[in-house]
Amino acid sequence: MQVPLIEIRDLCHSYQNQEVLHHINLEVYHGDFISIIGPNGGGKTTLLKLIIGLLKPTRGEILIKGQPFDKERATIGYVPQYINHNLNFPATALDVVLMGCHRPARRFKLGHCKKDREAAQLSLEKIGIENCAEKKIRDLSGGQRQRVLIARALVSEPELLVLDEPTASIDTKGQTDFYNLLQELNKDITILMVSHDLLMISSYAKSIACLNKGLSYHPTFTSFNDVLNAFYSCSVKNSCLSTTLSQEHLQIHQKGSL
Ligand SMILES: Nc1ncnc2c1ncn2[C@@H]1O[C@H](COP(=O)(O)OP(=O)(O)OP(=O)(O)O)[C@@H](O)[C@H]1O
Repeated sequence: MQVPLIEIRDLCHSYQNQEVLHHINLEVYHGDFISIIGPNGGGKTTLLKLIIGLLKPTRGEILIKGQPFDKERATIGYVPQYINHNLNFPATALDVVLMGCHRPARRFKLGHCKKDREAAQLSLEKIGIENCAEKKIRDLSGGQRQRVLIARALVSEPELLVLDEPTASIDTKGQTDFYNLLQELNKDITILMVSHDLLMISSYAKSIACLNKGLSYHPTFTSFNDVLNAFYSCSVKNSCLSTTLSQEHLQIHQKGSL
């Protein structure tokens, strides 16, 4: 039987006695492309932070390949939610990608070795923006900057890529390119992604986890209608629907034209 890459067992999490995640169970297998959706404040970022080890659960556990978190480490690449980068910081795209190189032996040494530089260059090539390597981050478009963050996450050759609303700052065309890129990466890497874009999710993700303090998992769907039906039968449907679907999408769905 295949051991899950990540297994979340009966996980609860509270901030200052305020519970934000309630008895969460989820198994993530190699090759999965799971999209987590839910309302603002539903606990999505908190769940990702628990998975990458930035937070410790108040209750329950997270197993990595069947082992407790502190015994086993899956390499995880993390692309955080869009934040207003300090664009005055004089870093190039290559500098940013190099920040993702983890070599414990070099932890206290300044600068990066040739191997790191080659890995960073390769990571930029994989994402298709090697021509931006020497450009300052401030001179890149929103989509290119987002790709740089993915290249940074990929440079440590992760088994799991965790992304928190990665397309929030990208236009529609850029988003399609971005999701195509994720689909290509998913041939080798497991993906767990928070997104609010149901249409894109229905085209690219393989399964959906609906999170609003509690989690409802929908392992398969074949169309946008299936995605909607999953939400109609989901215990957190109301809040999910109100944040992820525009009125226009709902009208289209009700007319049955999708
Ligand atoms: N460090 C913290 N201390 C106290 N409360 C926090 C902290 N971080 C998050 N919270 C609270 O936990 C709840 C869940 O927050 P979280 O950021 O995980 O939600 P989210 O689903 O990612 O939201 P969004 O879609 O708006 O990004 C919110 O009510 C938030 O205010």
